[in-house]
Amino acid sequence: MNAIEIKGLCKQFRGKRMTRVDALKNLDLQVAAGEVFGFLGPNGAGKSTTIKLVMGLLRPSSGRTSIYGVDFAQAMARRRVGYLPENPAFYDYLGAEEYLAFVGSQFGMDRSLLKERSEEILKRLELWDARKRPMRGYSKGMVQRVGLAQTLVHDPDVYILDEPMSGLDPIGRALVKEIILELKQRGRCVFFSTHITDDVEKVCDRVGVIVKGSLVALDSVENILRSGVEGYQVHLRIPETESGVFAGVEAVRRGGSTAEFYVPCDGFNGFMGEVNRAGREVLLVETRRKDLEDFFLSIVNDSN
Ligand SMILES: Nc1ncnc2c1ncn2[C@@H]1O[C@H](COP(=O)(O)OP(=O)(O)OP(=O)(O)O)[C@@H](O)[C@H]1O
Repeated sequence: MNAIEIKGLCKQFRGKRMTRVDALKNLDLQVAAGEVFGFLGPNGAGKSTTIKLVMGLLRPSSGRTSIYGVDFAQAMARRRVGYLPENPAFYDYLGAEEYLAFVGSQFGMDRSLLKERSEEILKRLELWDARKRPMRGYSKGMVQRVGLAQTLVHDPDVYILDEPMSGLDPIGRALVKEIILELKQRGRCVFFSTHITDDVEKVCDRVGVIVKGSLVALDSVENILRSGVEGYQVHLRIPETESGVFAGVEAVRRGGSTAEFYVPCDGFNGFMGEVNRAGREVLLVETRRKDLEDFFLSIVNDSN
């Protein structure tokens, strides 16, 4: 059974002078348990609208969402979800510890378990020393980390995170990615939005690209990276006296007895065959590929 199932989700807003804004057009999406799904899109693509619709914070024009087969409108489904909004804002006169106690009590957690989980999470997110200080004195990154902490406290099965790395420094970003991967290992489902491809490449199993309210690409990160292979950088040891041309490919760089070749995909087998026949030593073969950023940019450009 899918952890998240979105069917035919649409949202229209009324814009200026009663114009219609199609913020989300007929989204169908399934995310499995143990899967990390990256929802990638440029500014204004419809990521936050989707997440707010899924969370029931906006009423869809049509369509529905279920969590482990239970319609999201039912409290039982919502209890299984941890949600991080795009710009989290809390009761800022509370400290992080008190706030987690409040969140845990809303989920009916046992007090001793809540205390234990809260300590573990605050330490993990490096908020322990600040736990009793009012959050109004927290930095942007600290508030973001409290946002993540409050999704973790009741140990839900599904995490819906709107730009979880936003406002964090590189250490904070790395920590969030580590936590997401741990959740995956524990069989949890994580759905998060971002416009930063690097975040997706490092942690996601699958990625969906949304542009102008439509899902325009959906694939595994592995497939995207594999399909982006453009050629190979081959390093060979060859005598300095040898011209070093194999299958018509000339060295792009030479230094002493080593030479580097750029070999396009379709010429690779022929090139390696000649290298082999000439008895030259292969020092290194590196794959040259488009990265996720190139993939994302080309999709967004095509969709525009
Ligand atoms: N309450 C609203 N009323 C009218 N239009 C809205 C409303 N909320 C969002 N929109 C429009 O819906 C579209 C999608 O917005 P959304 O906030 O979902 O984008 P996003 O992908 O989350 O962008 P960002 O990365 O900038 O946060 C935009 O054109 C936006 O202007």
